[in-house]
Amino acid sequence: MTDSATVVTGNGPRKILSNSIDLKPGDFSSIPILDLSLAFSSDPSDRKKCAETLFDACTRVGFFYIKNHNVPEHIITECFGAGKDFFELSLEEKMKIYIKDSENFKGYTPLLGENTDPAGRGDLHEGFDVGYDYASEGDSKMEGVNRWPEALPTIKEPVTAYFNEMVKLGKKLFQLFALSLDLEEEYFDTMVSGKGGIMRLLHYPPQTDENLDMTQLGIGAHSDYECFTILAQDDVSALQVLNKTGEWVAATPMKGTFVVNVGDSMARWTNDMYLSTIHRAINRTGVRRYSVPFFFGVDYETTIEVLESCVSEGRPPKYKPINAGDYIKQRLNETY
Ligand SMILES: N=C(N)NCCCC[C@H](N)C(=O)O
Ligand SMILES: O=C(O)CCC(=O)C(=O)O
Ligand SMILES: [Fe+2]
Repeated sequence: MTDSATVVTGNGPRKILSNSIDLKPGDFSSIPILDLSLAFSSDPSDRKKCAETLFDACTRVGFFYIKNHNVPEHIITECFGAGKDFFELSLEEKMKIYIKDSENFKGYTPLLGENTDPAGRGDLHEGFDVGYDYASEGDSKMEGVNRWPEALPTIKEPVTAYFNEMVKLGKKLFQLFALSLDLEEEYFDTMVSGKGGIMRLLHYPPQTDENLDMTQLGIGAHSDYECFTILAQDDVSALQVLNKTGEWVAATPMKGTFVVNVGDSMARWTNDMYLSTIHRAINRTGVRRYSVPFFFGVDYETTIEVLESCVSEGRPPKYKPINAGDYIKQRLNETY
């Protein structure tokens, strides 16, 4: 490997990040913690420092916790409350908004309704998918109205409040990602209105019933599709992350944090310098587990293309430019 070189662009000299000598993909046995108070600092050198920690986390692990994220606790609590209420509805009620009856992947996924299991058994979770609140059906991509359960109108408000908080936080994280990639902090701003976000309420029943196969997964090993995921989990442990030696490292719940992970769209932007790391969830605790991932990406009309700072002689571009909405939709079509 060579030392960091520079290339001159319209914005002045830039590092070619892909010549960095510090890349250690998959070399981790624990998940780092990022203190976001530095990212909210008015001092640019604090923000840069935070971005450097993010660079290490993204190139080595692909997963990190964030603390001091400024999301009010009651918004998180009320969203989990909405999830519990929703999953207590009868199957018949929930199936009225079956996700497969939606053009744009909004609504309810029953137990075993999603499939990442190579053996084809389906995943042992149920979910409820909500996106940006479009007023009407959009085009053939991911745009479309949300589908709320008629029998439980009370969940719309807390779920929407949570969605909006995630958009705020996600935009902040995008700025940190930009800084970490040696781009202007605002590089992604015009591409992230919040419309490219999907949140899911998830419920993993415990896998201790005697009629349940204990090798069954709550969610099979997979990588995420969007730019990054912000995950809120309750205090029940289930999430595991795969390192380069093939060990599953537990992402144990930690109070006051979210777990953030790089998704395949960000891997494409960064020419695989940022790792979209394989993960899975298994709930063998004996109690129900609830989690709320928020998949955040650029707006669906955006072209995702390899960033120039992530290309070098030793790392030619691995991906062709693609339309974000087409890409996400294609990946989701393969999942269901
Ligand atoms: N059933 C499984 N495991 N599906 C694959 C993971 C889901 C990825 C997620 N919906 C995303 O959009 O990234
Ligand atoms: O529930 C979790 O801990 C992880 C969920 C997840 O990986 C996903 O929905 O993509
Ligand atoms: Fe995931």
